[in-house]
Amino acid sequence: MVVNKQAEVEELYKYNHLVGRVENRNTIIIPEFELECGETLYSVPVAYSAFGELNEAKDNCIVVCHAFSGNSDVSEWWGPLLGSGKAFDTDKFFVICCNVLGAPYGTASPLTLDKRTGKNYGPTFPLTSVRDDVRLHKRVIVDELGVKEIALVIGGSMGGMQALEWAFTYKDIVKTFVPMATSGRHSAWGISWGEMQRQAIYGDQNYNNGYYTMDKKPDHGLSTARIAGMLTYRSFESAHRKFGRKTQGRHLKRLNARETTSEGDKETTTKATNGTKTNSNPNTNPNDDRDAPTIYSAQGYLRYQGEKFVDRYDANCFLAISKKLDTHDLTYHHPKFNYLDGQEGTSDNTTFGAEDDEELDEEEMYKQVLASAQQPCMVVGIENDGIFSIKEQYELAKYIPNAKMELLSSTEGHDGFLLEVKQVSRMLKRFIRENLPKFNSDEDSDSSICSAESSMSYLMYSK
Ligand SMILES: CC(=O)SCCNC(=O)CCNC(=O)[C@H](O)C(C)(C)COP(=O)(O)OP(=O)(O)OC[C@H]1O[C@@H](n2cnc3c(N)ncnc32)[C@H](O)[C@@H]1OP(=O)(O)O
Ligand SMILES: N[C@@H](CCO)C(=O)O
Repeated sequence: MVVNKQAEVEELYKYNHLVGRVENRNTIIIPEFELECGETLYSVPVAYSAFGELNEAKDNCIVVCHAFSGNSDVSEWWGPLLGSGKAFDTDKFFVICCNVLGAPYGTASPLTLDKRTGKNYGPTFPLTSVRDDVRLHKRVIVDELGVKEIALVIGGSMGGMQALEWAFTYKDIVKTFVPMATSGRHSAWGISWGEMQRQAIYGDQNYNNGYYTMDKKPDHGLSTARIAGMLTYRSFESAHRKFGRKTQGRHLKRLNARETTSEGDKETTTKATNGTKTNSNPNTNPNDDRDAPTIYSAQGYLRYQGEKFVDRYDANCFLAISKKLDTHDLTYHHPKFNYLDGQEGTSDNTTFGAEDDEELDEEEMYKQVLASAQQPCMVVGIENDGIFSIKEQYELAKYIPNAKMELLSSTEGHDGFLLEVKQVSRMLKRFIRENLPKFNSDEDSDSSICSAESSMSYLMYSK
């Protein structure tokens, strides 16, 4: 059992200006952890947030996995799903979420102290995979906190990648799983958008190969990266509905109030009326509309989202998470890759249907891997998801033997899994009631869920 000293935790966080943003957080330090890339991390903090109580059998655990820029505090971003009588019913379940490697919210990342150098890792933080996160989180949840069975593992986007990795790596421990708006292997399209976002950071004049200082960060690059991300997280329809061809006005007052300027040759930090924070002297280029008095609302929104993100994220952390997504590929669970050799994981006797010497293409291996998880699964897809295509969701549901497909109806696009909480709640309650009967109580009757569903518009596909 790992025993943390508060002073050691604080020491590891001493260069992390963002970790304090997550209040509801605990930390366990794992002394040593070998990554898939071959590097070993020492004194690895893992931040987690837990709700509800672990029962005597230690089998009432729900693992919730967060998305790209999320943190372990589920109540911050899936609050309506969490609590007494909610989908993640804390009267029945012990709900836990761990922060991923590379994120700035408490688990080891570029902002963590590297004890070998006495500085934070910065750009030297090694490449981590989704699989690394799951193996590390298993150390915390199962080995340290004593959970014996995971009743449900769920997540959207990168959280969905983790949910899949959990289900395929720990088949004996994970009883059911719900991947949402995600993929079993990060697509060429996803990798491409990630590359675009990374290039925005690399191109920032303050980036300095990742060795930037906190008073001169690549904010513009990070903001641009987030703006590009937002375009994949939302949709044509939602932009049209919310902004249309409106010009900025509604937010003028608030943005003006945040404006700070200094004069003369000094560097200026301006949150201008159009929602743009610049780190340069006022521009004189007539083609540069950053300080223009009137811009379109859609522009203002994106600029604001970029600024908001810069306040709560770090560029090296962004790069670490972005590269992590690219590594995701369940195909590597195929025995042909001997992936689990020497690593933690549940070896199983799954028949993969191919002779050892048989030549298999990647598609076939991927399908065979998907076919190897027998646990009940609900794949949740969003039709107009701009980053994780609906086709990928149907593919997961088709080849995972005990999976059903649910469509989340949202005009928002990918972020629908975070925004459409009522629908998500209904789907989850039903899935839990049908697949985890030992946790049912009288209140979970068909009629209570069905009446709540009567106004719901989602389709269901099952094999
Ligand atoms: C520790 C932390 O802080 S982590 C924060 C939690 N985040 C996570 O866990 C990651 C997952 N969450 C997310 O990605 C997001 O929070 C989401 C998807 C759930 C919701 O996104 P939001 O940005 O809150 O919602 P939305 O897209 O509606 O944008 C609303 C904001 O844009 C502003 N806005 C709307 N239109 C405009 C416009 N035309 N011009 C400028 N600003 C605008 C709104 O005033 C609002 O501002 P606020 O965030 O200061 O209240
Ligand atoms: N809005 C989500 C999108 C990624 O799924 C996030 O920032 O984490």
